[in-house]
Amino acid sequence: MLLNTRYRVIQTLGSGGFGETFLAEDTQMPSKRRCVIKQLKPINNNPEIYQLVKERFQREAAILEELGDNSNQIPRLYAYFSENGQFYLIQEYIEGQTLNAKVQSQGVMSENAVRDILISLLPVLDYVHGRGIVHRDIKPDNIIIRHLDGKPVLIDFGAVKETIGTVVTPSGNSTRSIVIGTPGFMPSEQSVGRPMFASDIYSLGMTAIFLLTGKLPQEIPNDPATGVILWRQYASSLTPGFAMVLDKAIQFVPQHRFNSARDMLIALQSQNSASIPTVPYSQPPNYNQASYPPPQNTVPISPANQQYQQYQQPNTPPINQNNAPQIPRSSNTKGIIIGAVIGAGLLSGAIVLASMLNRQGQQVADTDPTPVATLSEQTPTPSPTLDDSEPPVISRPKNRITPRPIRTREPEVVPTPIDSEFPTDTSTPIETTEPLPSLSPTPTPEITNTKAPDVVVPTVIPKQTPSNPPQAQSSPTEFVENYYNGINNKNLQKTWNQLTPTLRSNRKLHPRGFDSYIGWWDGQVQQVQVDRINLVEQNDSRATVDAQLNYVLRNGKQAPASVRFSLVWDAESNQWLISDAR
Ligand SMILES: Nc1ncnc2c1ncn2[C@@H]1O[C@H](COP(=O)(O)OP(=O)(O)OP(=O)(O)O)[C@@H](O)[C@H]1O
Repeated sequence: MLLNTRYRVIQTLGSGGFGETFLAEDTQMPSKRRCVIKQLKPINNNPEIYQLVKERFQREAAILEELGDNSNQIPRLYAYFSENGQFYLIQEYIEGQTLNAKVQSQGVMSENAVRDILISLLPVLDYVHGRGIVHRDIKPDNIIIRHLDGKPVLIDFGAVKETIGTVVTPSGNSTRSIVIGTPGFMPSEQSVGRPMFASDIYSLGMTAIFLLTGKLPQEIPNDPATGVILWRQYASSLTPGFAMVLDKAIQFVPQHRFNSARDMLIALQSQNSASIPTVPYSQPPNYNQASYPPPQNTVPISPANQQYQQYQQPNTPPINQNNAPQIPRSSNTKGIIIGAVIGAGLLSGAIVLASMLNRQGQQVADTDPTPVATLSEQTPTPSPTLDDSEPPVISRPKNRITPRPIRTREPEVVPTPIDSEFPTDTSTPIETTEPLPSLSPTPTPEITNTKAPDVVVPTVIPKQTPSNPPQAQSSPTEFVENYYNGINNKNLQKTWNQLTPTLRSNRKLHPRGFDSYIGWWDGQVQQVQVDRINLVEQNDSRATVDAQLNYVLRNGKQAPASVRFSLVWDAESNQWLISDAR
């Protein structure tokens, strides 16, 4: 069979909930090089959303292409297309053995071997996160040790599958009906639809534990009192420092894990070499270092280059040359224009944040009150979308670990992950203001900010409203204020819809669309204080508003920012929409 009149299927590699994976040869290449065909079937056959899925598929493919081009530990994307209602990715074939297959055939691995794998993979993960992308399905089946050079290669990024799982809610909104990830390897915040960078750290930690112990997560007991995963009993001869690194990676509360893949790498190397100074886990951020972009902002630099430079920063323990981070395949993309681009993404609050986030992008101050709970039984934020009856994955792996995604009971009616009914992150209580009446031209009275240290109290605002606002239109300043009320209330579907369609589909700002948006506003930002709003100009169709903001990040940092909003009046919905913010 020739697919796309070009790819000849040699054999089936696997088949799962999303379709099948084939080994194939490219008949149009002189070498007839081998490749992998990933065939993905939309889980919903609704023709109305086919086009939508197709567009998202294209966006995801573009990201995969970029990732594969910039790291040689991620398969290259050779092509993508859709045919007969199905979607195809043609990827580089990585000749090698998955970590799961390796453990099955050779038994558990030594500490040194596992450490080497982690040290080789963490820069890749750091790079991926630096692009604002969460892998979502790190596990022994999705890491191939390449025969060619013995390096671990990360396969099977989850976002494409999630895209394929797009469905439409009764209200007509598109949403995702599935949680991507593998039970046991996936932390609880991800299983309730909130994957974050730290979720990948957890999955990598559980993967390492599997390699050391041969135990699947479901086979490892938890301490009923503390929820701590009692894995050490199965790997008793480990170096204490190494075990501590893994313990930190698999903390129940995401903010208690490493702040970044890079921090985990540093910790590993620190305990690995006496010549490298120990780096405390809660290392204060160095704002001069380049940082992860907020998840919704794709920074169009060669991130691997950037990453490489980050590792060369002073104040950072040197990286063992043998374990130097992955140098990108294409080293010709240099332009590091973080300020400009992230500035353009300010709508998502990114400006100052690029420097503020640093590597602590996901850390909340260690005052997190969430009790540690067992992974599988005491998840404090039960998901309305999860199928409780889904059996826990597997007892013991045979050839591979079952990677089935969790499906919802009713794919057509699941809420979007940001619906108010969705559980709020209990670790980061957010106080909110009452939304102001959106059509009132009356200036909002000033309210004293009673902010105490470390306590977020939303500030309410001395505002300047226009002296003669058009009667038919709401006040642009109130619109902006309400926009941030929506953000603070985590009413993110609503605020997302307050962006113009053009802005929403701006890939530089929101590489993964709404996902990127909530990744930032929910994943990174705890609260936005609006200190001042000024109307710069206004006519019937457009308005310009300046806002002085203060971002309170989940990592405990604060970042002031001045943002200029361009608004356009949308007569159809009778409201302002944000067309730009910088
Ligand atoms: N780029 C690749 N190079 C070599 N082998 C690959 C590559 N991608 C996937 N495989 C292998 O193909 C098999 C099927 O993997 P894959 O994860 O793509 O699909 P699956 O697990 O069957 O389904 P699902 O996508 O639902 O998880 C696995 O053994 C995997 O290691």
